[in-house]
Amino acid sequence: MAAEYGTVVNAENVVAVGYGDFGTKSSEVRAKMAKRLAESVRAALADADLPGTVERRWARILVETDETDPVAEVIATLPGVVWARPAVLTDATVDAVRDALRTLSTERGHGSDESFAVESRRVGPPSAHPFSSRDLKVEGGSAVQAGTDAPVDLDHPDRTYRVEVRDDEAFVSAVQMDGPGGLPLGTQGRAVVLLSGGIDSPVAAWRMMRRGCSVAPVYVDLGDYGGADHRARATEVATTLLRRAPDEDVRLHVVPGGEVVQAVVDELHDTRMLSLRRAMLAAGEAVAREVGAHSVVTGESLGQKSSQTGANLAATDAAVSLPVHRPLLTADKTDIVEEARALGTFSDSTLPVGCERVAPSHPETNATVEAVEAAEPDDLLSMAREAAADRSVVDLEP
Ligand SMILES: Nc1ncnc2c1ncn2[C@@H]1O[C@H](COP(=O)(O)OP(=O)(O)OP(=O)(O)O)[C@@H](O)[C@H]1O
Repeated sequence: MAAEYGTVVNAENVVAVGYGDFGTKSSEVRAKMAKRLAESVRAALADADLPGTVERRWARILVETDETDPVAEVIATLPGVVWARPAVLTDATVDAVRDALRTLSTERGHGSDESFAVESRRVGPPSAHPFSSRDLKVEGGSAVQAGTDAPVDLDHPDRTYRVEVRDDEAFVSAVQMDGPGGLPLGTQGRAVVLLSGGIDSPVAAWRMMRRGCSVAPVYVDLGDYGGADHRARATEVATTLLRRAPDEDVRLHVVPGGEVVQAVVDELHDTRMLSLRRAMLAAGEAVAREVGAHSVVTGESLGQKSSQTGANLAATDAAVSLPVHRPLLTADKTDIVEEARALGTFSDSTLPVGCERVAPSHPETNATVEAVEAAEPDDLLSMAREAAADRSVVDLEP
């Protein structure tokens, strides 16, 4: 069918990658971030064993490849990517754009009952091209219609074709894969993430990654209160996160926390969970200082558990001097679960381990730092720091 309409002039298969959040920064910072994103793209394609030549051009990253759809899918998982579009690169003429649109609509099986719209963007002074962006929409729309008989719907189209013209080239695409946005990974330093095998902390880790922060995941092995299943789940979610950090050295730091938990259980009651969190933060901070991280991240959210009231979070933070970031502080559980599902880290199996077994029947909900410190064994935080020094570092297989 496609041959009937002629082949696309000078067509090359590409994936065009759009990035957004750093578009407003100075040209120097923008160039640095785009370079970093291009490196991530290159590494992600190598990890996925997909071919592609990556190039930075204008405010885009272009990947020349024969496998446009799988390549775009992989790229759309990376922090900093707003969209990835499989596209044909053709001449910046109305005829070439018409040909490309007609061919794409046929190749992509556009049915006559599917409405569509053509969006267009033309960059450059009016004199640069003998047509306007509106001409591209009108002419492009009629080309799609001629091949498909499909109706135009500019408000709620089933399909959106996109044309972008710059200088003497046009990108024409029929599909867009939305990325997470944010900033390229590695542009915002490194943070330690206290990563349990639960639902929340992987989402918190991802939110930091999405804003460009490299992460060092730390799992505290709870000894008799934990278990192999719990640790395996933490390893699994860390591995899932690592796939979105293709050129980063992400390893799981496993801190042996059995003695710390036992001390908390033996010596404390109402404030147990608070002291356990404080010990975890102290261990996280110790790792952070070793791996050059600027902060410690947790998956806590305000009021989600008794240990997560505003007062209790304040008493927890007093255990460390590095900043503690809680990207989920104001998030609802239903939204966190949805995000975890999209991320691929959600597990609905509940393991009878850890916090459930340590939690007291009447937990403190309105702690003061003084009261928590007074009840806590004097050496608890130093025990946690020593445990951090004894940690093992586990390589993760993507
Ligand atoms: N075994 C662990 N190792 C490392 N960090 C942990 C561990 N258990 C809890 N944390 C950290 O403490 C935070 C609070 O844990 P808690 O179990 O109270 O809450 P949660 O909301 O169920 O979190 P999650 O779903 O991440 O387990 C977690 O989000 C995580 O950052």
